Amino acid sequence: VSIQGQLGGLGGEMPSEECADRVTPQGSLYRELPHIINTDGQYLFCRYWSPKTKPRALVMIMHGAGEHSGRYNELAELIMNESIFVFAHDHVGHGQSEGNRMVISNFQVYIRDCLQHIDHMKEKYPGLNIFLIGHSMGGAIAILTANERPNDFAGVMLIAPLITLQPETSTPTKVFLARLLNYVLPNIGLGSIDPNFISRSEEEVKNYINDPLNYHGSVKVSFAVQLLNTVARIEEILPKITWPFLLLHGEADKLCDINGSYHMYDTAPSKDRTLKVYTSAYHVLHKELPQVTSEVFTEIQKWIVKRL
Ligand SMILES: O=C1N[C@]2(CO1)C[C@H](C(=O)N1CCC(COc3ccc(F)cc3Cl)CC1)C2
Repeated sequence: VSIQGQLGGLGGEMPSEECADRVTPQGSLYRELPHIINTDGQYLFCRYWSPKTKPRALVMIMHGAGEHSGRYNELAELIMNESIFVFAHDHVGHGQSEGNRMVISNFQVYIRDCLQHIDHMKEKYPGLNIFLIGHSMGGAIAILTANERPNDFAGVMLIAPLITLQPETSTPTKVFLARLLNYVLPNIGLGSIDPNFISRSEEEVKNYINDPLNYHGSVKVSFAVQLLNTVARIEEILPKITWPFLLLHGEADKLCDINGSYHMYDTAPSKDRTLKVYTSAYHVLHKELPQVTSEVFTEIQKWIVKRL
């Protein structure tokens, strides 16, 4: 499956010899993998969880920074078993997609690519409700994607979304310095994500560390500034959100401040909104201690089915 993004004025046809041997960062041939080609001509690896029966809705999963769509297999299969077609892709610079690791020219590229994939799926399955699920940075992508098409989505589920900055790590001085540094040394690292903040489950921390499709390098200044700009964009649009949303956040989350979820719940005028807080839980609720993760899965499953 190879969907050509609308290449402006170039007629849209990639010369066949060029894409015939295009390979993923891991060396696999894109022509043998499900993929889309974004409007910058970058190949994005896709995953599809197709129900055996005729699908009664579509769900797109948006992964977070430094990870990839394969980490959502369990959640996607659970939803697929509700006769729902689940789809995802690895964002630019992530997993099996092209692009320098965790580098983005502008955060809007992530949203643009998601809208391209959504439009393709809507063509294939017209008339079906579409839901979004986003985790962490993927939650920010989901919020901004829904904001661009306020009436297009039946609901948005956010698992520990990036909405606001951690106060201790992002003081106004540090924010100012990051922006200043971005002009002189955009590629220096600010430090990498602490794997111990991912989950209380030792096994899941090990899985995160050992997953070769994850990026474990440092967050570059240029990437951090894109995240800062995104957080500012979200702050601006919260009061305009009217679509249904489900917020799930760990009380002990050290990577994305739970106050961002409280703030969205209090500020967005949506009538259909739910916030569930998981006591003592860390960031990745879908890979937390078994009790938490099973509750989260059930919560998501129920929330979607109720809104089909
Ligand atoms: O299962 C999963 N979850 C993952 C990894 O694997 C967690 C990761 C994810 O998306 N984030 C966690 C890190 C956070 C860093 O944020 C910043 C850093 C510097 C800065 F200056 C300003 C900001 Cl906002 C962004 C959001 C996805």
